[in-house]
Amino acid sequence: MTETPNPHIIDADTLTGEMRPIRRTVISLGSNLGDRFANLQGAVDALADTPDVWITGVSAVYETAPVASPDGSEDFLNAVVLFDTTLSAARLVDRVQAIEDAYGRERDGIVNAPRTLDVDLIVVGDRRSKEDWLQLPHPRAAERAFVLQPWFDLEPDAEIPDFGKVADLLAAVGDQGVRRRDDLVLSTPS
Ligand SMILES: Nc1ncnc2c1ncn2[C@@H]1O[C@H](COP(=O)(O)OP(=O)(O)OP(=O)(O)O)[C@@H](O)[C@H]1O
Ligand SMILES: Nc1nc2c(c(=O)[nH]1)N=C(CO)CN2
Repeated sequence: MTETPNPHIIDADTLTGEMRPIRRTVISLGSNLGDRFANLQGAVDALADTPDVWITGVSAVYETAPVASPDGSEDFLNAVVLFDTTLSAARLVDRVQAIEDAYGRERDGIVNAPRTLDVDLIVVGDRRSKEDWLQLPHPRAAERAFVLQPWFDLEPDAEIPDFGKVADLLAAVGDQGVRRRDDLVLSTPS
């Protein structure tokens, strides 16, 4: 059997024993602790350095009020990255957590605590999962302007499987006060 990152997790893809499909993937980046912009840029660079990941789009950066975070939390910088990948969803979870760890992410158990870097998988092709360790599409993305707005800028026709068109979801939730920071532009490594 093909090795998986965690021997207790058998990804559905792993069992096929076939060539993996290329999946269009959308991730959300967020930071509200430390050098927020440097943390987002570091995440983009780390993704670009990941074998079998090909970045196709990096959004504008948005300044966003913390949603459902502890009192006193600072504003976030948020952005969205699109990439194609042949990595399994299990490997992607491991990879994004390793990137968070590399940027000093602490896991203290407090829900939505301030964090140097948060990397969420929003959509991985048409992969669906309702496991605790992997929920796809991300169950809260459809209600978060800090995900929908930067994604809409990149892909006005995008859809979240089972939830609907990003444009319609954004119209429903409103912009929630997210503010585009045109002074902060993430670079895409070539
Ligand atoms: N779509 C997903 N993307 C990233 N992690 C996920 C996903 N679905 C489930 N997880 C699991 O969630 C855990 C990480 O949760 P984390 O504390 O980063 O959540 P959060 O980003 O604070 O909250 P939210 O999920 O509301 O954005 C990991 O254990 C990971 O396995
Ligand atoms: N504005 C904003 N609020 C949040 C964010 C985030 O990235 N941006 N992430 C959260 C948990 O992932 C909870 N709340």
